[in-house]
Amino acid sequence: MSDPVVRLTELARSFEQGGVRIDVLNGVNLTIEPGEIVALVGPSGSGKSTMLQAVGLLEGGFSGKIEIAGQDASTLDSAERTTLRRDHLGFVYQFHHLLPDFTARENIVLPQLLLGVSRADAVVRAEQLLGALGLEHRMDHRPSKLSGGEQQRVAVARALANKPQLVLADEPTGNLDEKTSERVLGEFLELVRGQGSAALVATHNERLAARMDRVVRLHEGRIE
Ligand SMILES: Nc1ncnc2c1ncn2[C@@H]1O[C@H](COP(=O)(O)OP(=O)(O)OP(=O)(O)O)[C@@H](O)[C@H]1O
Repeated sequence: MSDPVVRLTELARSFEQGGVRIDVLNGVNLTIEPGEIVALVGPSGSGKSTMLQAVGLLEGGFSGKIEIAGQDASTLDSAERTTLRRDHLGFVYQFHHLLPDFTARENIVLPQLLLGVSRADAVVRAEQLLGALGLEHRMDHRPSKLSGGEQQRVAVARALANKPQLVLADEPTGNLDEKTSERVLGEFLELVRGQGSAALVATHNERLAARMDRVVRLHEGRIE
């Protein structure tokens, strides 16, 4: 049997704020199997982003155990964590974070080049993803020339470009109107399912959460 994509054991994180300690995560246990799409819901301030940062190996300061694709993150140095992120993870944020001076196509080609994919293959993959997202007529546009929904579609394509085992998404459609949000999320789920990636998607939106394989809820720093 293959390793879970993510296994969190008693994950905890506190912050000091004006001399007061806030325990944001208080012993989170969660396992995500390959190909499983999990919605992470909880009210504002419940720690969803903090948890995604932990799983994305983007921040230190956590206690407990974080295993990604069978590797215990605490045993890795910073270069090894970067490699693990690059090889196994894809990220989508609420705001697109695309490179402003590059076209939509180039924004999806670049992460593939970093993995050693040939330029020709990277372009084919970028165009296939953009086509699947209905952006075949926007490939040469820079992000500032795209609508919010189009920008988020490009961000989705970029996150999926390297077929990561796990996609981490923090309110990926949070800045879009409801109709666009539903559509972009549907396209995202279809592509993620189609390529067999797992995903952990933080959202406030129960309707969007219900479209995923499993919903987990953060409450008082734990998963209910
Ligand atoms: N670097 C930090 N320093 C101090 N407090 C922090 C820091 N990062 C997060 N927090 C606090 O941790 C709590 C959880 O924040 P987090 O952003 O993880 O919540 P969230 O569930 O993602 O919220 P939202 O849905 O509003 O994005 C908040 O009370 C926040 O103020």
